[in-house]
Amino acid sequence: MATPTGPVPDRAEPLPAAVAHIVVMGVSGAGKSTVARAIAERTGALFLDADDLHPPANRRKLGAGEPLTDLDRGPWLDAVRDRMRQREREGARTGPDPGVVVACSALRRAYRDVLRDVDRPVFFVGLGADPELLAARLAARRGHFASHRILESQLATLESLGPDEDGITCPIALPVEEIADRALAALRKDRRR
Ligand SMILES: Nc1ncnc2c1ncn2[C@@H]1O[C@H](COP(=O)(O)OP(=O)(O)O)[C@@H](O)[C@H]1O
Ligand SMILES: O=C(O)[C@H](O)[C@@H](O)[C@H](O)[C@H](O)COP(=O)(O)O
Repeated sequence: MATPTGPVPDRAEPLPAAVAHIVVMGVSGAGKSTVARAIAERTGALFLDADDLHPPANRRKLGAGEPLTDLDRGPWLDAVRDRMRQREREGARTGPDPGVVVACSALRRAYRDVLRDVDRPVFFVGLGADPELLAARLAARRGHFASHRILESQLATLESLGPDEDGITCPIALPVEEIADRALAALRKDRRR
């Protein structure tokens, strides 16, 4: 579930008021949750792991290594978008807030269109696809409900960020803090344009 990242640390790097949401996207094992959490800690934004909003049927499928269909994904993506909208409403009541940093695979452009249907700009941080590194990370990952067997279908489904989509794509071999640095620098540049 969405978890406030706690008091804004001294080194917080608040985002411009007009920027609210960041979605860290990519295939299973790319580092979405790890990178999104790091960005949220640095900006004081709310961290939301889209994996926490899957209904039990989706979790069962992913656990069995069965890829989700568009029908499975529809209500889940709506729930993620609704959580972003809820945050906007909360922000309107309590004053400016730094939005949400979401970890969500958002593999296809059509899925990203659902997440863009909110009141604030959405900046995507794409994590690149490096099949060998991904397989190694998933083999080492413990305690996650999704099976490593979904990787192949995820790679086949992935539509990388288009040039007309707001965002940046980073290589996943970089250290987490370096990816966060690049993402935040690109976001600030983007908002100044
Ligand atoms: N940039 C990185 N460098 C090294 N290891 C990473 C990096 N990003 C993530 N990891 C590790 O890879 C695994 C998968 O990361 P995770 O955040 O769960 O990916 P995702 O949310 O995309 O499925 C975890 O064990 C995590 O600690
Ligand atoms: O952290 C992970 O391993 C992934 O995020 C994984 O849980 C899965 O990819 C999606 O949540 C399912 O949705 P998609 O099939 O649309 O990626």
